Amino acid sequence: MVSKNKIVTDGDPLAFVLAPPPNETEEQRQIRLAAEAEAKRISDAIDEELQRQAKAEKRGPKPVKILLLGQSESGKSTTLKNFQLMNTPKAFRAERASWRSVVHLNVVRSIRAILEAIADAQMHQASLNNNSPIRTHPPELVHSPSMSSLGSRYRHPPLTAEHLKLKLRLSPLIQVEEALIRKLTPEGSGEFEATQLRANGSHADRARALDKEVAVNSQFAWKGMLSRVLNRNSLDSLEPTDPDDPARILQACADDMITLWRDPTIRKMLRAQGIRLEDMPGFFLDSLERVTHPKYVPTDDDILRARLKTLGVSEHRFTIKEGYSGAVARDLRIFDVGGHRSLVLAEDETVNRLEDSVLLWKSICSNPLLGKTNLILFLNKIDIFRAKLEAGILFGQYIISYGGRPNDYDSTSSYMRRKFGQIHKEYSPQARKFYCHFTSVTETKSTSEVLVNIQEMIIMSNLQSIALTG
Ligand SMILES: Nc1nc2c(ncn2[C@@H]2O[C@H](COP(=O)(O)OP(=O)(O)OP(=O)(O)O)[C@@H](O)[C@H]2O)c(=O)[nH]1
Ligand SMILES: [Mg+2]
Repeated sequence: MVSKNKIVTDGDPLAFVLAPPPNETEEQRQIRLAAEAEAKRISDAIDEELQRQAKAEKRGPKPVKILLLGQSESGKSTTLKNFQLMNTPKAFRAERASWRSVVHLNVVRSIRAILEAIADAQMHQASLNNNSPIRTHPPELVHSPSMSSLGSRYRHPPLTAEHLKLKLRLSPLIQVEEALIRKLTPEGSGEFEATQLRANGSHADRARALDKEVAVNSQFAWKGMLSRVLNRNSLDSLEPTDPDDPARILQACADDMITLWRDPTIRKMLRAQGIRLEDMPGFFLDSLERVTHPKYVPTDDDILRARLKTLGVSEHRFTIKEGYSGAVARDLRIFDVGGHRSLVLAEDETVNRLEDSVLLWKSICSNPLLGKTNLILFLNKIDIFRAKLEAGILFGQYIISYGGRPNDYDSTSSYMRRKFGQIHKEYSPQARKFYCHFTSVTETKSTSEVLVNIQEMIIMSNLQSIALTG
């Protein structure tokens, strides 16, 4: 006997999958048909909405698309945050609470880097004290500048029992890190990624501490999720009640973290190991008291300084007012691309970042897919560049073609603008204008001036699509 529901699928796998179950009762059949009708209704409604949107887009001016391209850590997401702060400040500020966990994660990461550096120095001290085979000199000589055989890595005052006690007391922070990562990246939404060793940071422990980073998939609404959890209470009552809450443990460790970071021996030890936490993204150790306070809510500045690596591509929509009268609205679509994974932007950690930027700029300028696109170059982190010049670092030592020309900001920045401009001219498939800005996108005031200019320029020159590179 053949069941009334039996369908001949002729080997078609799709028809087979969609076929009703062979022993379906009448009641089950009714439920299935109702579900199918509902699914069709939703699908038709989506199609209708898409068609409506497509028609509306055809009628109105085309949205302006901005694609943010650049190396990982170059400041793309921070640039996007500036666009949000400028165009949708309420929405930007509504997400404040969500950034608290990111700031906490950044703090824990910095402390972990110090703890790993202590472990490294401790191992070295122990090997000297134990008279192990690697001991080649009496311990009292270790800090002598003449100890070239050991390099300068351990040339600092010895760590004391107090330092080791501090290290022990701060060890619960490792669990806090894990808890925060779980909070930010529930299964499938992100990843904890070990990137390659940096060229100048060859020590394995240090690389482990500094190069492992949490990345959040841009498709995942982590901000919404965290806001919902936090907004159940109001922003004023963020105080955690659960003793295992990461924020609570962080608060309990605050005094020890402050003592550790202020300790002169620890500072010398970090210097000797070549670790400059204050220059790294997501540095909050100078604000420990404030950011570990139970009622801490990140400021605009904190949000811009917080570091969270992007995975994948995310799209953000804004409406900007056209012309000085502001009468007509124009849609802006900004695409933020995670810099680390993208094939176009494959990075080589052994290459100097400025050199890498030049290579990336060449490939973007010559890319035929972007041939008709206007490019705006952001030479970002100019604050760090200035600080390096002021610290006496010679530009010509890294950019050989610069030679012995003056090492001041004006001369070096003009040189860079000229070089990037030449590449733009030489590699573009067809002539286009060169737009270039020196930026520090963690500074909202100067950045908003640049972005206002760009938005005006987009509207005035009626550009169809734009790529921004940081
Ligand atoms: N000092 C300084 N820090 C900056 C500047 N721009 C960005 N940063 C910091 O650098 C870190 C990296 O910035 P992001 O915007 O996350 O970099 P990204 O290009 O989105 O990186 P990926 O998501 O990995 O591709 C963040 O902690 C920022 O606060 C700047 O101009 N100056
Ligand atoms: Mg990013």
